[in-house]
Amino acid sequence: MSEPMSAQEIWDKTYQLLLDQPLELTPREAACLTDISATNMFGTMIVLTVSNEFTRTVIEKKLHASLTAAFAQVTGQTITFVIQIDPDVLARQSATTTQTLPRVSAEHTSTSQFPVITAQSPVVTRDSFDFAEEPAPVTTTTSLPIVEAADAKGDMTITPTTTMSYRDEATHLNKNARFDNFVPGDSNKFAKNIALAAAERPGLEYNPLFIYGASGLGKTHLLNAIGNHALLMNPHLRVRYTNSEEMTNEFVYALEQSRHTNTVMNDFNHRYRDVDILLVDDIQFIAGRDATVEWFFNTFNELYENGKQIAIVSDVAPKNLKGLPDRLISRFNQGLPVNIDPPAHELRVAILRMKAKTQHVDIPMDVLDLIAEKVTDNVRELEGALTRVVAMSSLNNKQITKSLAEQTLSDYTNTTIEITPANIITSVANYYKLTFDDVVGSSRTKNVAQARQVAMYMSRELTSMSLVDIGAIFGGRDHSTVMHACRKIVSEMSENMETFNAVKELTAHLKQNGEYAAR
Ligand SMILES: Nc1ncnc2c1ncn2[C@@H]1O[C@H](COP(=O)(O)OP(=O)(O)OP(=O)(O)O)[C@@H](O)[C@H]1O
Repeated sequence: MSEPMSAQEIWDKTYQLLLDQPLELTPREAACLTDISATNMFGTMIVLTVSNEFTRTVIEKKLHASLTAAFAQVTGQTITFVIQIDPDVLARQSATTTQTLPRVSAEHTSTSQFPVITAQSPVVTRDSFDFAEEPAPVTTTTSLPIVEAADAKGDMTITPTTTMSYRDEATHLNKNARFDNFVPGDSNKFAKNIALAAAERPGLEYNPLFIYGASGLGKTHLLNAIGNHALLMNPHLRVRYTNSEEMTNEFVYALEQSRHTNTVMNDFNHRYRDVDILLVDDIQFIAGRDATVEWFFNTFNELYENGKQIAIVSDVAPKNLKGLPDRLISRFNQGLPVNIDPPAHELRVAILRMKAKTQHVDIPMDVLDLIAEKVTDNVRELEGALTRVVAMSSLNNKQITKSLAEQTLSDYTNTTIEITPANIITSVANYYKLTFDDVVGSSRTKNVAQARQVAMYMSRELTSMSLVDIGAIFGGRDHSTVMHACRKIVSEMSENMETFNAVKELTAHLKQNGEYAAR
């Protein structure tokens, strides 16, 4: 009998097959193929190891079907694959980070058993921020080499005057995303009420609860509010918030470790299965990650059968989720799918009024009306527009008036152009006369660091990506680095005309043309 092929042998053959196929890849994407190695095989599942997040995204988004077919051709069976970022690369990043951060004290570092990238990236040190009172970032006890922690976007109002939220160490909840600071209106009232009922009576009538809707409408906020409220009612409950990215990373890591010991996989299962409430954000992103889907299906069933509450968020209704098996979709439909629609004008004004109050700024009604007219579809962008107006007033030491707001938001157009982080990075590179690689790279030159922070801030403002995902795109940086970059740029926009103009001009070009062209 012939020896079964090793993971690397399978990959080598698959790689050769792929080279012979007409793949629709840009040269940069095609180069990613050389960054893949196969490090392990578990039955019919192969572990692919890559050195960065970009390669992983290319595999998932562009190569999934071709890879699956090529694996089948090479092995004669259906092979599923999981992708991990090389733990050595992450450990090296972690070491560099720690060395350059003498001020990060022991209490800020993770107690995790994993090699975690702590606190800051090598590029931005705490000293470079003028937030003397800034709270120490909380790191998690369950972190991974791949992501330290995902942010809960529900309360990420990026302003210098509000307290940026950090995830709770034990539950990963964003403590600041609550029902009492979620402004209800016709478009979200039903979802809010059902979420509140699920928080008050977990595991009963609304299980699973499935919340869906477009980007920036408050889904993550509600998901976190469920956990926070349930804990308020019963502090003994075991609650866990996660998102697809984090869950997948933890799963892949646990799987890798199971070569040496079962402890990591047991701990991982324990974290997700021994809970009373499991909150999963952005479930659409596990599509195509077959092994993770299988694991999640089993976890879902176990929790459901034991009467535990599950709440799930997605950008589309269960029936429109692509790349997930019907048996999982029918489970999602067992409970109650609820939709959040874009807010009407009155709700947008009410949200703006609440956000202005939180920032202790007085904004006349006609200005709130104007902002609400300019930004119609996304509450995150609504917050961004408000930030811009407040920054303009502070920069020029002028009162906030309708004409000041008009001037500030003159370039603000609702656009159908999809803005991606790649567009943002290319545009920022063009604006600052740098290269794409400079912006995502590790140079600490002042100009490069400034461009990188602007690009991170804009990725946060103009895309629906979480801090973790943005950090991953910017060379595998930690989520707290992204958060600090966002805070710094928001603060600078109120003090420095150059930064204000850079953000304004870049945003206008991206919204109108999808990119800022090189001059
Ligand atoms: N009704 C609301 N009241 C107060 N704040 C809101 C409301 N809706 C959204 N927000 C705020 O808007 C921002 C974006 O919301 P959130 O991140 O929850 O959106 P999302 O639907 O999860 O977006 P995505 O799909 O892009 O992840 C957050 O700061 C959130 O607190």
